Amino acid sequence: MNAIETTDLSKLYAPGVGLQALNLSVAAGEVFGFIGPNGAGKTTAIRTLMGFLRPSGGSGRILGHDIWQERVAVHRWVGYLPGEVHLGRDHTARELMSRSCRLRGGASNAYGLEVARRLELRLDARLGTLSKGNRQKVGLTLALMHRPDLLVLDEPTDGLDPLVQETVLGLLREAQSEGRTVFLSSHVLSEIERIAGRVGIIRRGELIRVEGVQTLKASLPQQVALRFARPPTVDLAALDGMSGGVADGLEFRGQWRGGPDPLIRALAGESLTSLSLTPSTLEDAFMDEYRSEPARAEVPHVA
Ligand SMILES: Nc1ncnc2c1ncn2[C@@H]1O[C@H](COP(=O)(O)OP(=O)(O)OP(=O)(O)O)[C@@H](O)[C@H]1O
Repeated sequence: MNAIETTDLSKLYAPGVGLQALNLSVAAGEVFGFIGPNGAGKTTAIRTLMGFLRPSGGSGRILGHDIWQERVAVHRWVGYLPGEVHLGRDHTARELMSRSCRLRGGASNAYGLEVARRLELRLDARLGTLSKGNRQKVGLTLALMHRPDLLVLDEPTDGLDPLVQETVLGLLREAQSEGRTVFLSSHVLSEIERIAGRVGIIRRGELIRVEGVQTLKASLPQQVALRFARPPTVDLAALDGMSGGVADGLEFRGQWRGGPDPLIRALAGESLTSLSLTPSTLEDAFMDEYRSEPARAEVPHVA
């Protein structure tokens, strides 16, 4: 059974605005990254999957439960972090954690306390006094504390400092090593690249590409930078495999597609003093997908 399965799942706020016919399967045990620019539909997709928004069409199942008809079961079994964590101002994290354990019939709080310790969360501070980053830590602790089979996290490291971001990635890696599934959205692509096995790219409400992170990266050109002692005799920009080549005095930069062998051969007779080939990052892949993205009309928000 897949952890997440959707068939033509849509949530439209207006024609062409929202989530359109999402067909997605996320296998149990995967870390799946959901990436897209502001307004692409990531939060809409996540809130629809979690049964907080009624689908306009299609269907979805999470851990075998229908996302709308059985949303109470979905909420019970999924660790969910919303994009914006809203918590009662007068409560403390410790109180919310105890309440969550009671609602689960006296479930243990031991792992929750460990997560809170690792995130350096102040358990007894009133939530209204906490910074955005610290409220995010509370949301993460509540999502992770019961070791759910599926974690659905909307921008989990948003507002966290780099050290805490590392801790969060570590916690998510551990969840995966225990066989749990992680579905997360992020703008921080370098982060998705480090933990996700596959990514889905969403643009204007449509899932336009689903790919293994390594495959996606391998399909991209590498950045090539060369320096010569004397001007090269070969026309580097014209090489088969080179694009965007720019020569600047004794330096040359461009993008190289394919294995390095033909490039090395072409340079054999030249006075090369340095060569670097840098693999593309997911950021590059993402920019590639969006480069020709036209601006999208905004529609007024409705409740
Ligand atoms: N309640 C709403 N009423 C009308 N339109 C909405 C509503 N919520 C979102 N939208 C629109 O739906 C589209 C998708 O928005 P959504 O918030 O899902 O994108 P996102 O990818 O999560 O963006 P971000 O990265 O900025 O959080 C946007 O055009 C947005 O303006």
